[in-house]
Amino acid sequence: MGLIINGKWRNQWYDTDGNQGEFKRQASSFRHTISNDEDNPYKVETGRYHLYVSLACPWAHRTLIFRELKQLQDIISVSVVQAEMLENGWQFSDSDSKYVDDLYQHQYLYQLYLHAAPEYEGRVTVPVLWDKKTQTIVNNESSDIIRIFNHVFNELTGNFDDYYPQALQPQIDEINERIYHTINNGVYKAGFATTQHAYESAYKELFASLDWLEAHLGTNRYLLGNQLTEADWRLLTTLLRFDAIYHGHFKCNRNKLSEFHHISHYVRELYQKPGIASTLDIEYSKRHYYVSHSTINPTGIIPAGPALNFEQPHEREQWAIDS
Ligand SMILES: N[C@@H](CCC(=O)N[C@@H](CS)C(=O)NCC(=O)O)C(=O)O
Repeated sequence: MGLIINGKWRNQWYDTDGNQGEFKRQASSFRHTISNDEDNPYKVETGRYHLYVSLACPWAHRTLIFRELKQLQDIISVSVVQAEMLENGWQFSDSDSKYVDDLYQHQYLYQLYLHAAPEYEGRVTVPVLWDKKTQTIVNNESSDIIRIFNHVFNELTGNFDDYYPQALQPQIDEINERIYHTINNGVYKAGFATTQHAYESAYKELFASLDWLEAHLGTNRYLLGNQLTEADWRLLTTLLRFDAIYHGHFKCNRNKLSEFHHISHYVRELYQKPGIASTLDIEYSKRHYYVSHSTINPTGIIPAGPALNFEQPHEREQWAIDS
């Protein structure tokens, strides 16, 4: 884990000292879009763009889900980094062809960032949406990338499913905001806290939100009532990792997710939608968190449990009430 400073990789854990032990996530730097607008260099083309992801990362996972939902498999190619993120940050494998840089055979992801922008400074994160033509990063912010995938390639795929419909945008933005701060990033704020106070405050906010979510999903099939939106997919990637990783490793342990009846049925319903199961690799994800975060888990032992089964039947169709 580290960052690029002055064109060089520096191995450095998150600095929480200036923030009373609180973890603050760095803002993403590459925020371009893809469109056929005259002044935009990133045009809508098949085979031009490439995603770099980790299968452990809940933010990168969103982009893989949208690639499936929007049938972009032939339009956007993908490279996956190795599960372990060690002193050189995200890396590719020398021995396992599943985890190589298919475009440039870089060894480390930071080399890709320097390839895109030699002057880049900061953390080296996934996901990355890469342009093969200009050899640079179009965007490294998952919330932007899923919106690009949601509509930009519609004419090429013929898939017009819309997970960010105009009429619901204010409500989606509002619910995203709450879920991002208290759940998606909330588990990280608990896990990466370096003071008791910062940890407990993130923990309280997280479980207050999960209690709210459990009640909300008791009367709404999805976050926005009967319509499945981007807000659900953004939430799902954190929920899928909760019992196996965040409950233990990040000390988010007031309850397991499986103890929340409505939330766990909701998770199963989303997981069982076509294409979604193929985007989750829980063993790889556990290996990433438990091996990479040596300040939290110095032995690197990966817990054997818990047994998870997202394929179990769910009862979301039967009792869901229109909001
Ligand atoms: N805002 C970014 C956050 C991405 C992010 O923080 N990814 C993590 C993995 S889950 C990462 O690459 N961390 C490496 C680091 O911080 O050094 C997004 O949503 O795309």
